[in-house]
Amino acid sequence: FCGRAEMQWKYFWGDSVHLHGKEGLAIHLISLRDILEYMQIAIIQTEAADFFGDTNRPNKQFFQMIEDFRETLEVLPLSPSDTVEAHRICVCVRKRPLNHKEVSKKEIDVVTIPGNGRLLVHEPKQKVDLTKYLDNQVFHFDYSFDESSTNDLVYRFTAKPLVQTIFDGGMATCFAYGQTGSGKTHTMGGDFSGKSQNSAKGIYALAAQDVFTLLKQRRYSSQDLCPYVTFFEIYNGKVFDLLNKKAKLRVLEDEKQQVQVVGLQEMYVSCAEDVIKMIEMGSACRTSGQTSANANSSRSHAILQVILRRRNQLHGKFSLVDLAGNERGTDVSSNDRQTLVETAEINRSLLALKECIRSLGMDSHHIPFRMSKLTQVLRDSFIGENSRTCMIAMVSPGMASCDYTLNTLRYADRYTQTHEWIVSILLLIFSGKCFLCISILVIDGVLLILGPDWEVGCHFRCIPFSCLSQKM
Ligand SMILES: Nc1ncnc2c1ncn2[C@@H]1O[C@H](COP(=O)(O)OP(=O)(O)OP(=O)(O)O)[C@@H](O)[C@H]1O
Repeated sequence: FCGRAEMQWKYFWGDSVHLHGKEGLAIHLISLRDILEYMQIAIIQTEAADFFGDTNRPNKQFFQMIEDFRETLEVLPLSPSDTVEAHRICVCVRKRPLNHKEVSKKEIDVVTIPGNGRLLVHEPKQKVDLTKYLDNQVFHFDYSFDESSTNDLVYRFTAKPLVQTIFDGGMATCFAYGQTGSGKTHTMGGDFSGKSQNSAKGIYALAAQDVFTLLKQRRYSSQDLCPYVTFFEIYNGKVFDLLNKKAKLRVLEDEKQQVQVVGLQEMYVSCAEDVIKMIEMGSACRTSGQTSANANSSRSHAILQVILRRRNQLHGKFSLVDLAGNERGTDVSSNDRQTLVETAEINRSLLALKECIRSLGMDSHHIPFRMSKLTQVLRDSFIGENSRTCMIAMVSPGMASCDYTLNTLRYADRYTQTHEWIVSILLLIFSGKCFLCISILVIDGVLLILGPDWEVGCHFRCIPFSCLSQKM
């Protein structure tokens, strides 16, 4: 029996496990319990080797520290039966699962969603004495979606509550924000099965379905409301119509200060399937139109609008925006002029968007929508009593994306504050022959130091010191 067991053992595990009995006499000393014990060790070793490849891999320690930390957390995942609260500005975060590439690279998942709107980033750090430690940073949002959340669940808590707004004569906007590959298009446009996208499963289509469900209700069917769809993208400050062979469009303000996208095709739609066809048509155009540009869509903002008109007058508008990858805005290392222009444009538009949403949240009379083409075309969304906005921040869970993830969370974190407070201290420091003016601002828990750029001299630079939100 033992002899056969050893043969099988070798068949399965080869020579990697050493049994201290030899063939022949010694083999009789191995009991069944010994064999099971060896098998258990071998399985654990094989699993560990599978995961880490090299047992000396430096991230192994971080992996263990994160696992230990997770053990201490109480997890309350969001469920479809949870109540949806009404927010004028709703900010959520969604974590995608590690993808095949990350798994094959043995990346560590550094993001945890314990539920209740919380998200934790376990940032791996090292002290000067080379001791490894985790900087566990907590962020709070209206809702946080973990890697197992479906598009349906995300939609239920984010865009679905906004559909009613356009029937009440208001403007609704839903943004997907995040780094390239974090799941913006997956969430808005639909999940991918292989290379093809299932457009019926994205927030665009789910919102369109709900619009048609409401249109059929008796209270709205008598109101003579007609639904239309537009789909366009903004690339490098220029607007292109995705439903009209990427025709270049001009954005103008009329005498009533209404922003018009001149020549934008507004397609009449009679059912949700019509909208899905438009989404497919526009998405194909968006991708094929940028064959030479890498990462396709991540360089442009795509905007799908579902418009309700009554007797040709605008009644309500739902804008669903798949923003450009935000890491483009921080990539200033390139020497290529084209990339630098793109970077500057993305930076400008994301900053403008932040300012407009902030102003909306503060009920400010001044909305700086002219700061970028993106905010200009979305002007309607930021004005009026009946405007509602939802921002979904997408994050990649891998350790390699940790900095980008923190950037995304800090950007989105500022919207979640209901009481914005600014403390500004101006210090005049006499240094050599010049005066330096340094302003310290605390905006939504983020400490900013504004001062003259030491090298450039005339420009002011904004230094985000650290995210103190959880500490303040
Ligand atoms: N929640 C998720 N569950 C499963 N797979 C996901 C999820 N989110 C994203 N993915 C997958 O990750 C890949 C990248 O996602 P996606 O294209 O949506 O990223 P993106 O943020 O839109 O990138 P880009 O800015 O380049 O357009 C896709 O293959 C997608 O299917």
